[in-house]
Amino acid sequence: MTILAVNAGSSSLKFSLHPLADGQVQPHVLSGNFQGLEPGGSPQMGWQQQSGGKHQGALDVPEGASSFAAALDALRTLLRELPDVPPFAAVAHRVVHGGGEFTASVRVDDDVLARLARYESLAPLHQPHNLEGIRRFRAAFPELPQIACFDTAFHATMPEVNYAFALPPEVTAQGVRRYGFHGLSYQYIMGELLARSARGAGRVLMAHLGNGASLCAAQAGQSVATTMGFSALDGLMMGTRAGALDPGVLLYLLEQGWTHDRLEALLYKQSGLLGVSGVSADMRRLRAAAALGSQDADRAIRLFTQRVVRQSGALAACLQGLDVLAFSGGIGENDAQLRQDVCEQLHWLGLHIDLERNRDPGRQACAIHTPDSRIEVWVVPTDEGRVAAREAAALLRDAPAAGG
Ligand SMILES: Nc1ncnc2c1ncn2[C@@H]1O[C@H](COP(=O)(O)OP(=O)(O)O)[C@@H](O)[C@H]1O
Ligand SMILES: CC(=O)OP(=O)(O)O
Ligand SMILES: [Mg+2]
Repeated sequence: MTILAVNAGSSSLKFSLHPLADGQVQPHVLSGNFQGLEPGGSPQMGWQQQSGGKHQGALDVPEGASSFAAALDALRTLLRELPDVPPFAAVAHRVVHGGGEFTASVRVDDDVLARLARYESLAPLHQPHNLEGIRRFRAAFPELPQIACFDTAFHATMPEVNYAFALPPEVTAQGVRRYGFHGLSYQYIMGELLARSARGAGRVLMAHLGNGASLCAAQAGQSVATTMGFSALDGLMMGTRAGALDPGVLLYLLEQGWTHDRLEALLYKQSGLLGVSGVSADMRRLRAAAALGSQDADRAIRLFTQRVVRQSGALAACLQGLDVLAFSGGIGENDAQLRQDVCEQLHWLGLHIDLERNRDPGRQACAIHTPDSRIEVWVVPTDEGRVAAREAAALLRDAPAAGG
């Protein structure tokens, strides 16, 4: 049997197929990625079987269909047509927002779906895609358990001082608090660090830098603080999101007559690397443009870097010091210059990296600090799908007869 993990991000749909051996989740045998699914993007489809080569190509989007709907349909066709795909035991879905009520993975039924839909406006780039994925898979495979695994769940251990906003109780009572995201990624990175580093159980700062970006401070393997908040807008600068912003800016724009929809588009889709550069939300394109002399691309990259540095200082203070710093996500895993610039600006913490190792850390979790560095620095390729599959396998083991 296998578990299919589905991860609908803000610009991509990733999937991976994980065999189960004695109830334990194995590394994936098939994985793939649909990219460029954001409005105006150029949709691509890529997949590979562990046993075979890579397949890549443009994704056909039928007239009137959304890129996400086309990607889900293409995935269903691929799974039906590929030879040697073992049967599925469950589909594990990444769902970014579980609010205060879902602090652990859960089998999805109509009631769960209805409750999760209430969080759509708190994560409009993600939650609607996540739930759409679940609905389509339920329709295509009604006999399979569909399991929701939450980005917010890993942060359920945060103490109140780090999750509460300084707001009156009547607002807090509505569930207005920091939840935090990228939890499946942090759970994976944490597992890797605990397995590989003697200091993994100490004070750990994890940087998930992808299209969405956040930091998580952990101690004894548990989340203590994070930069994302009530929604996936807070904290670091991102591909199209501004990150932390003085709320006075919103009051000012409201006074100027901006509507809710215009503000939402500004905050989620038109800011961040894209908004500042006017060039692209994609760090690879910005690097290329900056190398050709684009001041705007260079400014966006410098702002992004500075936010990571500044918030790292804040989270290191929450932890009262640091034992391990780990980089992950599309930018954190692949952009050596970003890692170098962040580490140079954090040198005062007693942190030094080996520039050669940093240039080529390989495809496994890899330490890149020098022997005299007081803080370990790691690059950890994340695997949200593996974590989701593990969560689903654990649920199947614990409650095999529950309704799906
Ligand atoms: N070699 C690279 N150098 C710099 N940035 C990269 C590289 N490869 C990927 N990225 C960046 O990673 C980001 C996407 O991260 P990813 O974690 O895959 O996104 P998502 O949030 O959609 O899952 C993009 O900004 C992309 O440009
Ligand atoms: C929560 C979030 O921002 O996710 P992603 O990085 O997939 O956009
Ligand atoms: Mg992501």
